Amino acid sequence: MFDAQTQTEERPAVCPVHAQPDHPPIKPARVGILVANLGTPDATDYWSMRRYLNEFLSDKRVIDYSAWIWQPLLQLVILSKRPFSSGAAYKSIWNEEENESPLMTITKAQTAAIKAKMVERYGDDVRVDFCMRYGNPSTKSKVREMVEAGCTKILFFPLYPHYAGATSATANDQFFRALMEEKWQPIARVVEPYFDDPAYIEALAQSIERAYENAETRPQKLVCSYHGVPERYLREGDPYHCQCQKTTRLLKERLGWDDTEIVTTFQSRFGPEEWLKPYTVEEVARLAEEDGIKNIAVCAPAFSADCIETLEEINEEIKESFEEAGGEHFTYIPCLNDDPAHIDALCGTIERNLKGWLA
Ligand SMILES: C=CC1=C(C)c2cc3[nH]c(cc4nc(cc5[nH]c(cc1n2)c(C)c5CCC(=O)O)C(CCC(=O)O)=C4C)c(C)c3C=C
Ligand SMILES: [Fe+2]
Ligand SMILES: [Fe+2]
Repeated sequence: MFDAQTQTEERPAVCPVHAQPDHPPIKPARVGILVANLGTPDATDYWSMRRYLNEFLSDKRVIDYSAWIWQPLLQLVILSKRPFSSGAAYKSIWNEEENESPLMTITKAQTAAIKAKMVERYGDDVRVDFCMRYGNPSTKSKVREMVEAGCTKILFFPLYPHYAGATSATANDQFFRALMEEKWQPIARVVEPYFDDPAYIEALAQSIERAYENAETRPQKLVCSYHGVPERYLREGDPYHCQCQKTTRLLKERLGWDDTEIVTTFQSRFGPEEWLKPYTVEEVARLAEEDGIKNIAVCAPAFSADCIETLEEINEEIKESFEEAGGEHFTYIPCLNDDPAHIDALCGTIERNLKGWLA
């Protein structure tokens, strides 16, 4: 018979080895919620940038060329120059107070907000933390910590609204690699993409409505700029492009707009291949030059947190492209970051994926 008072005396009946002094301690079973983002350099100097870019750009899910061709080009050409230019770009947006990149600061804030809600609901039965696919804190170190803390189940949540091999899949790969090293492997689930979740669309729509209310004059066009991938990835079966198009359509429907008010574009082209089009940097210039549009707003629905690609590329490079082509008013609408409506949407997605794991 089980009796809390005599719990330790009762255990040997189930497992006699328990009573022995070298038996590993048995911790109360908990559920881990591990959110994951892309990763970011530890600092902006050449070697920190090179380490980060090397890990990122050596990932076959990101760049799928044969290593025989790609590695010499990467090590000898790209990594001799890009750490300087990318380092300068990161420097222009660096969070000097915390000495970290904005992506790190925002991921920490999102995790803290998710944790507060989950702990309020489930108490000590859950543990919430974050990890990065590249750099620190590594996925492996966070899986280890969760197992050490007694997590016998882990829900892994790549913080990308849209599935892409280059983002969600590689984050999941890294999670499964980390599980390979655990003697007592936790039961694992991965969260599905949430590009069409009504709560995510609602949070996006509200952020756009707020920006439009605060704009001096109403923007004539909303540019939804998604991170690009090579066009070939779409032909090879990656659904990223279609999921991005659907987010824009749902957003347009929620806002009650017509096709003339909103456009989907893709940014951050890298290398000589064709990437998903239209390219944001060219489309904003075309809107100004050919369509005579003077006032645009740009949002970035594929990014759950502001980062180099939004704060520097959109709000500096793409803005410049628009203004040089004759554009006058450029409004950047920040990512959802730790906006309460976003945190609610993320927690809703977590709850759906936790079904059956917590009472
Ligand atoms: C070279 C190929 C790249 C592919 C394919 C790619 C896909 C992709 N990336 C994101 C999200 C982010 N990317 C970020 C930075 C970044 N991306 C690439 C290259 C590819 N991305 C590079 C080289 C960099 C580093 C910056 C630079 O040197 O230009 C970031 C920001 C990280 C930060 O620290 O701020 C995010 C986020 C998505 C969503 C995606 C495909 C769907
Ligand atoms: Fe990227
Ligand atoms: Fe498509």
